Amino acid sequence: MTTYYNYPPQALQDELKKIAKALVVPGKGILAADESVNTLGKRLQEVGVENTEENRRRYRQLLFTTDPCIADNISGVILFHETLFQKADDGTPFLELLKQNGIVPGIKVDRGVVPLFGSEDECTTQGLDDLAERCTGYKKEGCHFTKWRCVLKIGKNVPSYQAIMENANVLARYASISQSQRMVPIVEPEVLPDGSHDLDRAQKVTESVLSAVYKALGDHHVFLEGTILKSNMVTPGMQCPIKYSPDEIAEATVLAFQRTVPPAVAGIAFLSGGQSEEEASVNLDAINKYVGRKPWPLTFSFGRALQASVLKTWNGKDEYTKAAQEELINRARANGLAVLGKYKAGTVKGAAADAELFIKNHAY
Ligand SMILES: O=P(O)(O)OC[C@H]1O[C@](O)(COP(=O)(O)O)[C@@H](O)[C@@H]1O
Repeated sequence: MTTYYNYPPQALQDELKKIAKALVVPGKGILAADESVNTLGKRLQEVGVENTEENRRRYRQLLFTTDPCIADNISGVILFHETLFQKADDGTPFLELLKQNGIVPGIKVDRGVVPLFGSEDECTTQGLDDLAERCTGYKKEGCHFTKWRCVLKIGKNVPSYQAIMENANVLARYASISQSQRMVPIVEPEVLPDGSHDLDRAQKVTESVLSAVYKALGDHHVFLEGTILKSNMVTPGMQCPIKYSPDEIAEATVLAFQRTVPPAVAGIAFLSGGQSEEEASVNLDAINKYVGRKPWPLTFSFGRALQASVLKTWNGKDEYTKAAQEELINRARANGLAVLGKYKAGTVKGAAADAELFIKNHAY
């Protein structure tokens, strides 16, 4: 084993650190609006809207034309490829709208989940082949960070060594390529909440997955100060009969990170993983209130838990756009407070604040 390698040039280190820092600034988090065509289609279908390119554009327009005060709590937005080139009704590119509000645009660069042959229904994520070229193009367009999602399942025999190793390695290779193109990688190894396992099992799996991820990132000499981890909170399986308090979830989550995530990592931004909007805010708040060593900013990068009330209120109807945008502002504010450990449960209402957002086997 050789121990000789090169750190990125100082200018690149500085650039990556600056981008990462802006994303995890206190009181702010990331809006994950990078649902792929199928995933967004499912969400639109739930509110009776057809999954056409125009309806996806109309919906994203609603998000990105929300009052500039949204930037008080949103630091960055993760986009999907199609969205990057779309424009508002008046011709302003979406990217321009975000920039005008001081919101950092980022882009999902993985090409989705595929099965791992020979495993018990486990998967890996593809998209490495032309990644460097795609990142060069995205950076030119004005994106400054990327995101790549891997999925791990909890079951009697899983996650397997094969799945843990493969996903850790592909995340490391992705992160390295992203940094080579001056883009901060958001490394997302999502441990799915499907199953009846308890909190203890979820914590152990999350620890095993994260320790493999950081071993791989180290092996690939990824510059950790220029990375963000997008993690699941440590929660019991959705079918677990035992109920745990937000404090118990916070303790399990922070302990798992203390044991596996190097302090050099710029920040941790949680996915919502099927929690309701209110649950996700309350748990994020408890995590930030938890008394213990937390050397990283702990923020949000929610998809469903920032958009459920927005979608329900909008319903595809232009006359409800303003009301739906108010929902986004309110939920972002709730999460902004949770990042500071100042959210009071139940104080922010929403059309779907308590709605169950869990989607079984949310691999794709
Ligand atoms: O559309 P895809 O590729 O299935 O992505 C699923 C979603 O999962 C996330 O990684 C996390 O979303 P949630 O907060 O809804 O769990 C989003 O960024 C992404 O949109």
